[in-house]
Amino acid sequence: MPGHQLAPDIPADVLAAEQKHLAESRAALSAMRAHAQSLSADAAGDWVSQQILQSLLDQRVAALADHPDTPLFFGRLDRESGDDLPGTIYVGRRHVHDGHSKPLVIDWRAPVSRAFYQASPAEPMGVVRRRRFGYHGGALTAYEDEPLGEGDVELGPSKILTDEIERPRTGPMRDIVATIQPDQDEIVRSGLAQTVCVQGAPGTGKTAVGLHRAAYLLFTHRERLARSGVMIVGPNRAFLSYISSVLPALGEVKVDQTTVAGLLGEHAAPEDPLVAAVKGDARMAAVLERALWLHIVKPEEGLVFTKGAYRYRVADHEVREIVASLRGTTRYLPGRAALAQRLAHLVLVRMEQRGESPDDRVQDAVARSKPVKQLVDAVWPKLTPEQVLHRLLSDPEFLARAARSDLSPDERDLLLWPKPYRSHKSAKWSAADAALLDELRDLMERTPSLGHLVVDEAQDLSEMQLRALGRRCRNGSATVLGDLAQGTTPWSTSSWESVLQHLGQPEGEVTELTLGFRVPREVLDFAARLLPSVAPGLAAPRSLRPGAGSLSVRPGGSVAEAADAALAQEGSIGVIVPDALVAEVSRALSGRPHAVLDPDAAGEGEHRLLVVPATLAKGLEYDHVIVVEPADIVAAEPRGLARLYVVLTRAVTSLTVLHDKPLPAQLAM
Ligand SMILES: Nc1ncnc2c1ncn2[C@@H]1O[C@H](COP(=O)(O)OP(=O)(O)OP(=O)(O)O)[C@@H](O)[C@H]1O
Repeated sequence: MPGHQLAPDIPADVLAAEQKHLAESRAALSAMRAHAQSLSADAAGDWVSQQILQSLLDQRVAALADHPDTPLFFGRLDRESGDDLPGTIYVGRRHVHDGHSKPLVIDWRAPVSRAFYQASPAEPMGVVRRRRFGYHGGALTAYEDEPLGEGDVELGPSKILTDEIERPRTGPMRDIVATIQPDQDEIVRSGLAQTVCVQGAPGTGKTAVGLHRAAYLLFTHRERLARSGVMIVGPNRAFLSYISSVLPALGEVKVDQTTVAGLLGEHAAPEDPLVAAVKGDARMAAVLERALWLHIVKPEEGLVFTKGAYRYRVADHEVREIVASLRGTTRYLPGRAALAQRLAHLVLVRMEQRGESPDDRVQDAVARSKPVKQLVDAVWPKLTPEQVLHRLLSDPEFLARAARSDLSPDERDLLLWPKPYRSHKSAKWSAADAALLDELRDLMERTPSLGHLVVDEAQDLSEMQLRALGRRCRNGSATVLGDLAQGTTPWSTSSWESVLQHLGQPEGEVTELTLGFRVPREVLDFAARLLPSVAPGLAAPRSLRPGAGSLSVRPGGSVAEAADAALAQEGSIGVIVPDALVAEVSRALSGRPHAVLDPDAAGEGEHRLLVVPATLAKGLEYDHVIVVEPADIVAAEPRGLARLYVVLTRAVTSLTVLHDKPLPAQLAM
C-alpha cells in the first residue's frame, strides 16, 4: 500500500475535522493567554517579590503568544490503547488545554511526543497511525498519513517534509520542530547530564539541533535550569541575529545568546596569527597560574598589632606558615581574605592569653586594621587580571620565570609585546588576550557555572577559549557543535576529543550528522573538492536535495547581472565577497536596494539582497548565493581554503561563482 496519503484526494470531512480542532486549539490558547494576563503580581508580599512575579507572568504571557503564521500543531498520533494517555494526540509547539484541562495540543518535547519523531513501521512505539499536517500561511491545507501498525511496510518519502526543506528562505532562521529527523531527535533529547558533541557537514542541522536541544532541556528541567541558566554561544552577532527568533518561536524567551567576545570581553586589537596561536594554547593555563602566584612575596617580617597599652605580635615564621598553608588550597582573592583572617585569629589568641575575651567582631576589626592590611598587601598583593597579564607580556624575565619549560624561547619571544604598553590601563588587548584575562579572573575568583551551554562553530575556538567556556558549564553540561572542515582560525581544532578535553567535559559523546538539508547535491559536490585539502580525514558530505542546475561557474561574469537574475527569483540573496571587495561590489550593485552585512548589526534589515564579507558568512544561508573571486577569498588568510569551503556551502537553491582570476586548483578540476 502507498506509504502516504496527500491532497488533493484527501477526504474533505477529515480535513474539516482537523481544521475544527485547530480552531478550537487557537481559541483555547487565547483563553490561556487572557487568563495569564488577568493574573496580578499584587499577591506577592513585598516589592521585590512583586517585580519577580510580574516578570514571570510577563514571560508566561509572551510564551503563550499565538503567531498566526506558525502552525499550532503539526502532527497527530493515533495510539493503541493500553496506557492512561489519550488515544489521539496532537503534537505542537506548546501545550494547549481547554477550560476543563483537557489537552488539545501536546508539547513536542513531552515524552509521549517522542514517537512522532522516532516511531517507524518496524518499531511503532504504540502508534497505529502518524499524521503530518501541511499548512499554507496559517491555514491547515493538507495532511499525510503513515500507517505504523501494519507491520514493516516501506514508507515513501514525506512530501510535507520535502516541501518544508525546499521552502525558500526569507529572513531569520526558523525552527524545524515539525520535521526533526530521528538522528537529530536523538541528540535533541539526550539527557541534561550528557555533554554531546556534534560533528556535521554544512547544512546538516547542527545549529537547529543545538537550539532545539536547549528548548527541550528547558522544558524537561524547567525549574533547575531557570535557576542555573542556559546560554547559546555563537560566532558573531550577525549569526546571533539570524538565529534569534528560533527559541522564542518555541516559547523559550529567556535564553541568553552571545558570542565568545560578548562573554569574555570585546577585545579586538589586531594580532599576528602566530602570536594568537601561542596565546590560545592550553599550556598558557599553567603559565598564567604561575604568573599570578609569583606575586606572593615570602614574608620576612611579622605583625605587630597595638591595642591600648598592649602590643600583640605574630612572628615572621608564623606568617610564613599561614601563607604556605593557604597557597594552592584556595583561589587568589579568597586566599588574601583568609590570610587577613588567620593573622587576626592569631592576634585574638594572644588577646585571650592575656585574659581578654574578644568575639568575632573583634577578629573582623583586626583583619581590617591597618597593620594587617599593610602586611597582606606586601605579602599577598591585591591584583587585577590586567595587571598580571600586562606584566607577563612586557617583562621578559618575569615571563621566563612563569613559563619555565612550558614555552620555548621562541614562543616567549612571540608573546612579548614588541612595544610594551606603559600600564595595564593603556594596554590594548586582543581576542586571544581576552581568554587569558578570563583564565586569570577565574584563578582569582571562581566563575559561576550555568546549567547548560550550547557552543556553535566550536571548531574555531582556541584551547584557552574552550577552557573559559568550560568553566561556565563545569557544574552542568554542554552541546558542542561544529565541523572540522570549517575551521578558519589560527587555532582551529582537528579533533573533537581534544575540544571536549579542554572544555572539561572529557566524557562527552561525539556523534555525527551526515545528511545535508541546505546545500543542493551539485553544489555540495563542487565544494567538497576542497575537503581533501582542508580536512583530509572527513568523508564527503551527502545532501538530501538533488538541486540539478543549481551550480553556475562564470569566468568574467558580472555581479550586477548575477544579482538581477537572482532578484527575478524568490528568496534571499547573499553576494559573498572577499572582505576587501565589499565596498567595490556594493558600488557595482548601486541602484538595487541592498545592504552590507555588518558584524555588529542587530539584523539584516528589510533587504533581500545582501553583500556579505566572506569572514561573516559562517553559519548563515541564503537561497541564492553569488560568490565573487574565490582566489582572493583564499589568499586573504592562512586558512583561506577552509573559508572558501564555508562560503561555497551557504546556498539553499543556487550558487553562482564569478571569477576573473583562475579558480583555486582544487576547484578547477
Ligand atoms: N530536520 C529538518 N527539517 C527541515 N529543515 C532542516 C532540518 N534540519 C536542518 N534543516 C534546515 O537546514 C538548514 C541548515 O541547518 P543548520 O544551519 O542548522 O545547519 P548547520 O549544520 O549548522 O550548518 P553550518 O555547518 O553550515 O553552519 C537550515 O535551514 C535548517 O532549518
